[in-house]
Amino acid sequence: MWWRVTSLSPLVSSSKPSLLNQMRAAYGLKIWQAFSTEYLKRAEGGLPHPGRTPVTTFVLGGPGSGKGTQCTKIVETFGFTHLSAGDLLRNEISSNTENGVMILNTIREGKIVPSEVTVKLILKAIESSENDRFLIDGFPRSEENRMAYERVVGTEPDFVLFFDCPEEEMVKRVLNRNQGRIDDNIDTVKERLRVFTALNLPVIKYYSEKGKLYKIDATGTEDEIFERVHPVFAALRPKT
Ligand SMILES: Nc1ncnc2c1ncn2[C@@H]1O[C@H](COP(=O)(O)OP(=O)(O)O)[C@@H](O)[C@H]1O
Ligand SMILES: O=c1ccn([C@@H]2O[C@H](COP(=O)(O)OP(=O)(O)O)[C@@H](O)[C@H]2O)c(=O)[nH]1
Ligand SMILES: [Mg+2]
Repeated sequence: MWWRVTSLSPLVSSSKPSLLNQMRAAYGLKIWQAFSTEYLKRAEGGLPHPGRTPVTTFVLGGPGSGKGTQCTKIVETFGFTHLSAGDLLRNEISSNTENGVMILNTIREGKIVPSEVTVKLILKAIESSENDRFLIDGFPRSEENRMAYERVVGTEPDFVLFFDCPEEEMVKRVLNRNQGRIDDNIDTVKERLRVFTALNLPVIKYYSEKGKLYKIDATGTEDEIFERVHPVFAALRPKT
């Protein structure tokens, strides 16, 4: 298998430059306001100025693999802030923002919203938080998403969780989710699984090859899965 469970040691150190402090210094206080395609280009190559680094974790896995459920548990135990890319996008729909209709149609079809829109929402959420530990749930969903984020932020996530779940189980969970989501129907789920395999697995492979991936067996009860997740976060430096 090209993915593997990495050792815990890479998690302990953290004296890299702060991505947000770098961005504030270079572009002003509200990064997300200045965000545009032009901004994406300008930021390429990373930004100067040292500072304190937030811990960022990408939480990946197919639809219904249990990303959101496990993020809630990580938040309770380890004090992270949970940023669900899907929730941020759904908030845009319910707030009737200029991109709301486009986002609704994209989610309904099981496709991926343009990177610029999603990265902007994630950065805005990071900016408005006092926390320095973030779980970015359900993003990046494609190599294009990943590169857009890394171009803007100038650094990679500290590590990446991948909830590995059989398709049959994911379909069952999604169809039982019962949250009134427009994309929790069999046709959209099939497309989301196709998109996951075609576009998200390459991202998972990328981080695996970088030694940043923690592959978690996402079968069993929620508590059993959390027992597998726990040691990854327990190895982090204490929260400041
Ligand atoms: N280990 C589990 N066993 C059975 N159902 C689960 C488990 N973990 C989560 N679920 C349920 O499956 C559905 C999808 O979980 P969720 O956390 O929303 O997944 P994701 O964010 O990856 O789509 C939810 O209804 C959730 O309550
Ligand atoms: O970075 C993201 C995250 C989500 N989505 C869209 O939002 C939907 C729901 O995402 P979410 O992460 O909420 O679904 P989950 O995997 O948790 O079921 C996806 O199918 C995509 O259409 C997207 O385009 N980009
Ligand atoms: Mg989710």
